Amino acid sequence: MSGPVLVAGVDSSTQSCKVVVRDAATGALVREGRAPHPDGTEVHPGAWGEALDAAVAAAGGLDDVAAVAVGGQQHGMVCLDEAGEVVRPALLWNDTRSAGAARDLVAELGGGAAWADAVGVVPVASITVTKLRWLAEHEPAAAARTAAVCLPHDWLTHRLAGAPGLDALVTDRGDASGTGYWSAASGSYRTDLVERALGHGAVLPRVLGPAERAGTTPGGAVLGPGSGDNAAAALGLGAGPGDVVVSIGTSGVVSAVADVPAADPSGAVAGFADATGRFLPLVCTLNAARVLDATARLLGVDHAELSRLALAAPAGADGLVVVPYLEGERTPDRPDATGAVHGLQLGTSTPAHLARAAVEGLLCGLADGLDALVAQGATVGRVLLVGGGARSEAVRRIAPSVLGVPVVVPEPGEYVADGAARQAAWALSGAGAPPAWASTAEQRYEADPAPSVRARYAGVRDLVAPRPGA
Ligand SMILES: Nc1ncnc2c1ncn2[C@@H]1O[C@H](COP(=O)(O)OP(=O)(O)O)[C@@H](O)[C@H]1O
Ligand SMILES: O=C(CO)[C@@H](O)[C@H](O)COP(=O)(O)O
Repeated sequence: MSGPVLVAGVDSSTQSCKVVVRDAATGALVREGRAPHPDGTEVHPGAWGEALDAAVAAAGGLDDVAAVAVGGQQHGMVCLDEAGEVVRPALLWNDTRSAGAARDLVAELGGGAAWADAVGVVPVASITVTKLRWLAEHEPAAAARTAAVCLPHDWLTHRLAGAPGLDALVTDRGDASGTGYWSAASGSYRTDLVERALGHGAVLPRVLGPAERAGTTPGGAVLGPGSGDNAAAALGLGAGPGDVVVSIGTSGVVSAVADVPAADPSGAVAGFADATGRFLPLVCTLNAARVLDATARLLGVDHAELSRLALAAPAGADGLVVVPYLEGERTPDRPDATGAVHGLQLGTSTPAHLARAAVEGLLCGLADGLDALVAQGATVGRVLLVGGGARSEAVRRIAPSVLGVPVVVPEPGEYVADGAARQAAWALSGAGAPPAWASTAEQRYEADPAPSVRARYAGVRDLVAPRPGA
């Protein structure tokens, strides 16, 4: 008796690799696995390959899987030589060393509006094109050896295909739109911007349509095109127009599925594409779940206790404010900033006040992102809260007051990997739309808006010390 047709989805995210195996027809979870990634903002892609192998093994292998697709952290610069070998470790989305290159590139093209017009994105250090310029300036020999440039998910898809030649590299609209040299609005590469940044041209992955097959694995499984993790999450959640997804992972992300591309000359909103043929205007911060990790470490408690402490303090933490720029910041563009604690008094020097201020600080950054998205025309119907940080009860309960809207928290899950699996099922079926998988249970959180928390944060968010040596 033959069983259900199975598909697999991969989330190769900043901190780990997750694999889900699902029933292609119903979406039912069959099995899953995960493996950690190394720390740091510079990682050899081989480490992602090893983590993928380990996560696949933990998920029971792919031998019985008919199709697989990869969602991955966006923007990372993977440089390959003529032979397809990795030239140097990849610089990740949260590596800020190319901040100066970003400023130079923006000025060279005549400012933010010119970039927003050209590719829908105003480059900051996260965006791939700035990393190419950094490479050309700081490691010219590595830049000269670079024959092809791709992204983390592209490289893993290529590896799953058995690493055929450079000409077989493929990507999708969602991830291509985060490079700074592919325009979601026109659907085409700006190879001149690659040449400007890198000093010469390079092979770039062919951009596939949302359900176009990317080939097969040596074992015969169909490969979906994959996507950036945020586009994959939107697909996994079944987000549609009016839905805003707030993700608290390593990055903090506010994004919305849209029918028209965004082009924000201020650079706050990135004009990305989604994984279904539409668009995904998106705001991203560098500091999200790790702000909770760091605060828990400071207080010597686990996440459950951090959450309990945060909920024990009053809203606004009696004026204590954490500015959470622990990694510098991307939105607003403050690559050289550090975090800060403002408003310390004897009465606010308690673990509960600090826990509350940390949760509120990270949420204030996301609330600013939501405002920016709305200013670009997004409509806010449902706000879906996902990512590792959404497992915190304090985050879930404080989010509606800081964001100023109710939030819906889907059952904790791996929505990026789920989106990739759904895409794999779509590519396998050849249908005009992704399979209609049942949505998961969700919980709704409401609270009175707390504008005073945001006002106090806005008053101090620029009062931060530079990073040493900046
Ligand atoms: N219960 C929790 N409360 C707060 N943070 C959590 C909790 N569980 C996990 N996290 C944090 O979430 C992050 C991982 O989230 P995830 O969305 O998987 O990130 P990424 O996709 O960027 O790798 C880690 O920093 C982890 O410590
Ligand atoms: O840079 C962005 C979006 O532009 C990040 O969202 C990365 O895609 C990493 O995502 P996580 O690992 O935090 O999920």
